[in-house]
Amino acid sequence: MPVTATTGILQTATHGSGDSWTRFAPSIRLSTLETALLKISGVTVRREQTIILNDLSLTVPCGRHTAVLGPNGSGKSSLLKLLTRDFYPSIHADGTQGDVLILGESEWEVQQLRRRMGVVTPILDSEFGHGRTGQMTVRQAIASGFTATRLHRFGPQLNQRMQDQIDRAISRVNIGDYEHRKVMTLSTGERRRTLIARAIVHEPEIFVLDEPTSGLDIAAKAEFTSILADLVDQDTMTILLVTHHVDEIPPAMQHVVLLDQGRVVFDGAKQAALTKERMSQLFSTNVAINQQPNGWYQASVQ
Ligand SMILES: Nc1ncnc2c1ncn2[C@@H]1O[C@H](COP(=O)(O)OP(=O)(O)OP(=O)(O)O)[C@@H](O)[C@H]1O
Repeated sequence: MPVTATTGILQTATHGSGDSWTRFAPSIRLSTLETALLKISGVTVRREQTIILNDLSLTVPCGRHTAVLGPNGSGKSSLLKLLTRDFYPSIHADGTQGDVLILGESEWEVQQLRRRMGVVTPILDSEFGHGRTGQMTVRQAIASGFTATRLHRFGPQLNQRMQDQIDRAISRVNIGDYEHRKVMTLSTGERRRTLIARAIVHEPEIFVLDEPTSGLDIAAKAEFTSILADLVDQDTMTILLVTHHVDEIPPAMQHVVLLDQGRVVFDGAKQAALTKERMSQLFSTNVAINQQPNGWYQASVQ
């Protein structure tokens, strides 16, 4: 029986890169230019008898914004959890484990890694909506992004530069009106924008969003996707967006990975991914796809 590893140190990868990718933003840090943001090779993740990710391989180069699209239960969140070190690969029957390299490294001190990322996930959203975490003011919650902590008292001593960065993050997502309110008193849309500010305040190399518009009404969703599109346009970090909605993928996000049953079934240009045939097959229904003149896509079930 294969053993499931939930913690541990992964092997150092030995294979070469050979990746093909499209572009680097000029502002992406030079230290990361020749390194893949994420390189997963032959990774399976099991929980009890369920195979969540199935011998999955995927490379995401630095600087290539990528949307990960797939139906419910296809393994999208689990894929991100490999990146955030919430999941580790299970051991295969032959004793091998596959590799997960993040920014070229297989071994990370988790907190250190998280400081190089900004993350917006449903778990974080729920934590910031309740309990002691939700008692923080918007400004304190954003400050907690510097240390990837979830409580203000474990947060950093703020110097003037950090205060300026907080101001800049607040202004980028336009939440100045309620920066002194407790996070738990915010609406879902306001809280989600606060989480974006927290995720980008320390100007990370990687920004990961998992289903960021869930629970938002039409107006809040439109505002959110517009903020996301601006961040993609500004190109200061590599953005990984997990979603099941094609209408959330900003025009400038040109690369799409399709997941189905724990496997990558497509990894390439958005235009080739978002076709009627591929989407119908992926979602097991008859899907119509339209691309708007402004570059956004829409999907509907026929
Ligand atoms: N900790 C866990 N224990 C057992 N099964 C799990 C666990 N985490 C995920 N799974 C299962 O793995 C599969 C993939 O889950 P995952 O959340 O990654 O999918 P997803 O594509 O993000 O789904 P959704 O779009 O519905 O959020 C699902 O069948 C889920 O029930």
